[in-house]
Amino acid sequence: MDSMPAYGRPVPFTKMHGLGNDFVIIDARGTKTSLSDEAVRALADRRRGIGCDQLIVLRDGGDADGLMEIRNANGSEVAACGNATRCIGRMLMAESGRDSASIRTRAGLLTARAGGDDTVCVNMGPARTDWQAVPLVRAMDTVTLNYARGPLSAPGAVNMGNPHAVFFVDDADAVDLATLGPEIETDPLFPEKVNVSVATVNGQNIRLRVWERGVGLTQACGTAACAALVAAHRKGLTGRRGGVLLDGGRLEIDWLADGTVEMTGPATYAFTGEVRL
Ligand SMILES: N[C@@H](CCC[C@H](N)C(=O)O)C(=O)O
Repeated sequence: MDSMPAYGRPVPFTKMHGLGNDFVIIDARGTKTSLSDEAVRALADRRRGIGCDQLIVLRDGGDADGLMEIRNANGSEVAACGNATRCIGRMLMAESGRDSASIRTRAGLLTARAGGDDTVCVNMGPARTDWQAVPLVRAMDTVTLNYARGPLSAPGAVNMGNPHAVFFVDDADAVDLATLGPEIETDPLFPEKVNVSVATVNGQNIRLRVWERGVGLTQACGTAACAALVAAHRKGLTGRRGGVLLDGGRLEIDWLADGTVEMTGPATYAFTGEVRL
């Protein structure tokens, strides 16, 4: 069983969240700090650690203002996290006093802009829809995957720096996502596993619930919100912009003509503390 390290040097952290999707942020700039999967799991554990959906290690960015290393609660490293990008963007803008920040991730170089109060707008980069980019194990139409699991079928598949399958249903709140999510996440069709969402379209708005790869059910997922709008538009269900209503609140999503996706929503400070690493 993982447990919090009881020794080591004290390292400060900041807890932030985007619509309840929460992050422990460790500022490792100027250090060689690295965290094992076991250490991440211990810190993310809500009973024995600090508790979070993702642990974010902020590193020196080179040509960017900062570099984000993103670790899921299960320790796995991933390339994209929309809600955490807004949080790191807010942190870097507060530091520099500027109203924009550049953030490098494994998925690419992203730009965050201040949107007033606690709101941050991030261009999350291109939505990729080739089956190889999602990725899938075999060629398939990603507008409507030839795939079904229980009551869910024909999802749209999109890569937003990470893989997403979005199932459109009459009532997203009636789906047993706690059971179906982990089954679909680990289906062999998705060689890198997949984030699983259920969506209900209501005019230009989408009600969305998300089972995150490597985490479980979360209050919100920024990249899933981007993927849902893209998948909905490709199916002819919405325009290129709209609101996405997650359990934790609302994000505004705009699939721009250049193929990149803008996401706007809050980035919220929770508390600070120290961990021993
Ligand atoms: N919470 C995130 C997504 C984090 C990564 C995801 N669990 C994955 O494994 O791809 C967001 O806001 O986008």
